[in-house]
Amino acid sequence: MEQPGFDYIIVGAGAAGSVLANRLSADPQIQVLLIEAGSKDTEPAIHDPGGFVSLWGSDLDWNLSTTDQPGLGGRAITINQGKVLGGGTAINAMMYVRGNPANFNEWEAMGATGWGYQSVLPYFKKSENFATGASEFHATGGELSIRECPDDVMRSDHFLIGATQLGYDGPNWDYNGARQENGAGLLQFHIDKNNHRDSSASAFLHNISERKNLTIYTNVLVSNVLIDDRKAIGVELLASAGNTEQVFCSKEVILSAGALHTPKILLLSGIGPANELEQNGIPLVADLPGVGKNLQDHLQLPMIYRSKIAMPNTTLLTGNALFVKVREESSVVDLQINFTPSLPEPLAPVLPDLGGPVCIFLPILVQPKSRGEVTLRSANPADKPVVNPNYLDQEADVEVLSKAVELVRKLANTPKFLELNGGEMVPGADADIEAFVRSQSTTIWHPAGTCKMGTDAMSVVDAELRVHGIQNLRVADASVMPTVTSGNTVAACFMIGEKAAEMILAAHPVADLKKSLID
Ligand SMILES: Cc1cc2nc3c(=O)[nH]c(=O)nc-3n(C[C@H](O)[C@H](O)[C@H](O)COP(=O)(O)OP(=O)(O)OC[C@H]3O[C@@H](n4cnc5c(N)ncnc54)[C@H](O)[C@@H]3O)c2cc1C
Repeated sequence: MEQPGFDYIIVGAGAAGSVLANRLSADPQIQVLLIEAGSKDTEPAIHDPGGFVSLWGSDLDWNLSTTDQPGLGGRAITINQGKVLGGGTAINAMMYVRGNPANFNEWEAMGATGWGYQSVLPYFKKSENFATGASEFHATGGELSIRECPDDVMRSDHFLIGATQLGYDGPNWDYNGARQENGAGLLQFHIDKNNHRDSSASAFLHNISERKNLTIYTNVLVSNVLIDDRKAIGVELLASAGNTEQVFCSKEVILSAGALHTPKILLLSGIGPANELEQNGIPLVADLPGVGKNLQDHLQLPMIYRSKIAMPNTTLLTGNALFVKVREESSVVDLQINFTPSLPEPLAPVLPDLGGPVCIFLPILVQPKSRGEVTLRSANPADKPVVNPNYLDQEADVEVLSKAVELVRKLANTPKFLELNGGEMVPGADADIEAFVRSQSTTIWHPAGTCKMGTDAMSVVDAELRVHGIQNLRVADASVMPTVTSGNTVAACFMIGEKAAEMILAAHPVADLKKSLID
């Protein structure tokens, strides 16, 4: 057998994969290979915080579609996913929301030992360089620049003070601070002090280009993990020219290809539900029924108001947010409402003429009860996965978004917001709310949960992110979340990368690495 050239192979240079590549290669003795299916991040629109909408549907986007969704009135919708160095962090809307402390405590209660809020907080802080300064909840000196809404036009007193008039905390409230419920504040973003997007690549990879022990392949698709006697030994590659190659490692393969592609790679490797593998003619390596299951995603539901105050277009999609729990039975924040006081410039090319100044509320269902799945289209690695999120399958999800419409209307009628409110345009006072919810909800691109951590029969990885029953194979990305966080997902993915790196390094002390080289 060919000799391993690398200690670790990381698949996918997105949020988690880039952090891992940086941390694992910090020791020059450790040889790391990072493999990314997309290209280098040289496209200027990546770095311009307003440029990303122009990248959706481009070569830098996997451009996946869901199956027809009965809960969305039969619609199939596009789920953009980054395919470039930086992954989702190169084409996303850059909002930095860690989630609710109770999300992580719930993970722990579900079997993810060591992932409770107090345990994960240091890993959020480890990456962070917070423009406003260090505190119990924030850190400076990390690689990733985090700052509050950088665009003055986007800051909306009408929204933030309006929320306080409904009894919520605000307007200067930090949802990444002590509490994430019942408050409104400015959104935080992964944007640097020079007003450039800080992607996982710009934060964690560009500044270490001199490291000789980190090799990065771009435009190379990993088709499957090579497994010998239930031990991962490397990966098989499909280069853009169509030729296949194998590359080996001595320590571990780590899959960080995101919640829609990591399960695809596992399935193509023979790890997944036995019946699905058989249907696709893939030899079974490990019967893990949970691979690709438990898919969760957040839905957004735009509500548009006519605005009495003409303002310039905003540079980002949104700048303010309110976090609440609207369903009595929910155990944690189930609704985020973003707000922009004028038309976002990045969306101007794709929106119809709205006939004058508008402001936009964006309710987001952040604790969906509906569960879907990712399955294989075929055994061909070049085929896109079949993505069925089963959106709004559960009535509870329709209830949250219906209550969101009521809450937005209350907020729009607070004394402060009435200064701006020129009348509800969408959905409009006479609308059938359930029909509105089902016909207008769309993804906010936060798929998660498809290789969940835990100990039950449907879990795929243990609390150390090791794939059950296979040695030297871990998953570290949005797939491992047992339940999706109550807010935009990228911050938790950076955290997962940080915690995974520490666990991996602890499992393979460098003295061991030296020994294995001598042996
Ligand atoms: C349009 C959009 C807007 C978003 N807005 C926000 C936001 O404002 N705030 C927020 O918190 N979150 C946002 N998100 C979500 C956030 O970006 C993701 O949750 C996060 O990037 C997921 O991180 P990850 O590490 O799981 O995977 P990703 O960042 O998706 O990275 C996975 C990487 O693996 C690569 N890959 C996949 N398959 C293979 C393969 N077979 N071989 C080699 N490489 C492979 C991909 O090309 C990709 O680079 C948005 C996402 C999108 C797409």
